Amino acid sequence: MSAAALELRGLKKSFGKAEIIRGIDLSIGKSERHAIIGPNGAGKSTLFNLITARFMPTAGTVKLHGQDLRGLQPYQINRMGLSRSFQITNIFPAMSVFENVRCALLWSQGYKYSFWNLVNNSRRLTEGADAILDQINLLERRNLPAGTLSYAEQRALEIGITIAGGADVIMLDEPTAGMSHSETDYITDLIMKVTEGKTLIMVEHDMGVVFGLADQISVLVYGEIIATGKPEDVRGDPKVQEAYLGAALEAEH
Ligand SMILES: Nc1ncnc2c1ncn2[C@@H]1O[C@H](COP(=O)(O)OP(=O)(O)OP(=O)(O)O)[C@@H](O)[C@H]1O
Repeated sequence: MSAAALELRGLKKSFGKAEIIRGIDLSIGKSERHAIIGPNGAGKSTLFNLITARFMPTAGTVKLHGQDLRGLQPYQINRMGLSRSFQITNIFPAMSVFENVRCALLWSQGYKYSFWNLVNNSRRLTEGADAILDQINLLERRNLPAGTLSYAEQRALEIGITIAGGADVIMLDEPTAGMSHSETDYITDLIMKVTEGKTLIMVEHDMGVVFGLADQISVLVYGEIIATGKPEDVRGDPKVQEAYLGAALEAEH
């Protein structure tokens, strides 16, 4: 049997005396779209930071394609095929849209920013960046400073930056936060398109997005996963209704 894309075993994280992640076991299959939902402060971002080695676990293991990530740096994990976005828009606003993506491509290949001039004319990089811009519907905006894009377009660019290195495990932290309904629909379609055939792990508060995109959902409450399963099973789970979903679905109306 082939290894899961991502496997967490006995994962814990404490800050001082506060135990924030309290023993998580989770397998995420290849090409699965997996949403992590739960109330504010449940530990979702902390879990993302543990998976990507921004935080050291207090206990437990994280495996990517069967390989233990212990002791690796975030950039090493990135080059093993895991790429994440952040809650806050994370682009270079003064650089052009195209340069933002090209920069991400360069970085993923291990070049330093100061080497730009050497590879300035690289057709391969230009074509690669344009192919990503095409995927995220920003080809027509390629020469504009990224900071002049609309908020939704900036988040789309950020998704482009996240996928630029060709990672097969994509982690998105609240990709539709702060968006209108139409922007949310736009970004949801985009995520669906760019994660085709890849593993997606997403933290998201918008239940429309979660139920529209996810093959599997895990519900995190006070640092523990209280349910994992198909959307219809999670939706009907009384434990989940009580701890989170009842309130979250009500908030949408
Ligand atoms: N570096 C840190 N040091 C101390 N406590 C932290 C740190 N990072 C997070 N916490 C605490 O861990 C808890 C979980 O925070 P986290 O941001 O992971 O929750 P979340 O589920 O992502 O919340 P939200 O949905 O609001 O983004 C919070 O009580 C937070 O204060």
